[in-house]
Amino acid sequence: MEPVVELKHITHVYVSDREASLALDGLDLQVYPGEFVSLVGPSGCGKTTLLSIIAGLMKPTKGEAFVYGRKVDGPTAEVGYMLQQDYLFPWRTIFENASIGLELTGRLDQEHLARTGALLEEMGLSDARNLYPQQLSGGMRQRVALVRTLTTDPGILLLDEPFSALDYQTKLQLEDLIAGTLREKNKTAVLVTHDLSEAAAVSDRVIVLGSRPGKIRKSFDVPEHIRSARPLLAREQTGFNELFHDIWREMESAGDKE
Ligand SMILES: Nc1ncnc2c1ncn2[C@@H]1O[C@H](COP(=O)(O)OP(=O)(O)OP(=O)(O)O)[C@@H](O)[C@H]1O
Repeated sequence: MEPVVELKHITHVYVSDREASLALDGLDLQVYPGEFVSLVGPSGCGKTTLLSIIAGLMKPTKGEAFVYGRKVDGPTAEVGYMLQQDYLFPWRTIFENASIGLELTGRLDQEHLARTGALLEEMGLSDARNLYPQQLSGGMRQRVALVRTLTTDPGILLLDEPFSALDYQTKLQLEDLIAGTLREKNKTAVLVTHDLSEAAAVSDRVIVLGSRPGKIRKSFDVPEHIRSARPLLAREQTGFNELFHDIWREMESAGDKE
C-alpha cells in the first residue's frame, strides 16, 4: 500500500539573528490511507514543525515531504489543519464560520452548503447554526472548527492538540466524536498531543519523538482490540494500561514525564 503522507530524511533548522537550532534531524515517516497516527514527545521536539511541513506551511531545510505521492510545495485542499485554538470569527454566525473554507475556495454552491448543514447536524450543532461563537462552549466551538475543516473534504487531517484546552469530560466526548467521525469517513489523521492516554485511545499507531534534535524514538502499534473500540471504551480494554506504561517509559527516557 502506498503511503498518503511520506517524509524522507526531513531535517529542519530554525535560523535567527543570533543562533541556529536544529528542530528535526533526518526524520522518516510514512502514514497509510485511513490510519490514525499520534505524535507524542517532550515539549520542543518538533511536533508542530512536522505538521507544518506536511501542511506545506513550511519548507524543510533538507529532505522531502510527499502527500498522495506528490511533493509538498505549499498548502493544498487535500490536507486540513485543526488547532488547539478554534480561530472562529466572532462576527460570523456558526454556519458562516463553518463555510468560510468554501467561500475562500470559491465553492459556496448548493451541494457544499448542504454538506456543511449535514456536517453541523452530525456534530450536534444544527440548533446553533445561526448563533455566534461567543454563545458556544469550548467543546461546541471545536466541533465547529472540525466542520469547517471537513467542508472542503480533505483526505488528511492534521490535528495539533485540538482537545487540550477543554475540560476533561468534554475532551473525552470530543475525542470519541472526532475519532469516530474521521474513521467513519475514512480520513487519514495525524494528531499531536501531550496526553498519552488520548494518543493510545484514539490511534492505530503512537510515535514517540525525542528532542534536541527531534527524531523518532519508537513507534507503538495499538493492538486491534483496543483500536477498534471507541476511545472511551478503548481505555477499559485489556492491555491498555500496559500500552500506556510502555509509551510513558519511552517518554521518560526521552527526557520528559508529561
Ligand atoms: N519560529 C521559530 N524560530 C526558532 N525556533 C523555533 C521556531 N519554532 C520552533 N522553534 C524551535 O524548534 C523546536 C521545535 O519546536 P516545535 O514547536 O515544533 O516543537 P513541539 O514539539 O511542537 O513543542 P510543544 O510540544 O511545546 O508544542 C523547539 O526547540 C523550538 O524552540
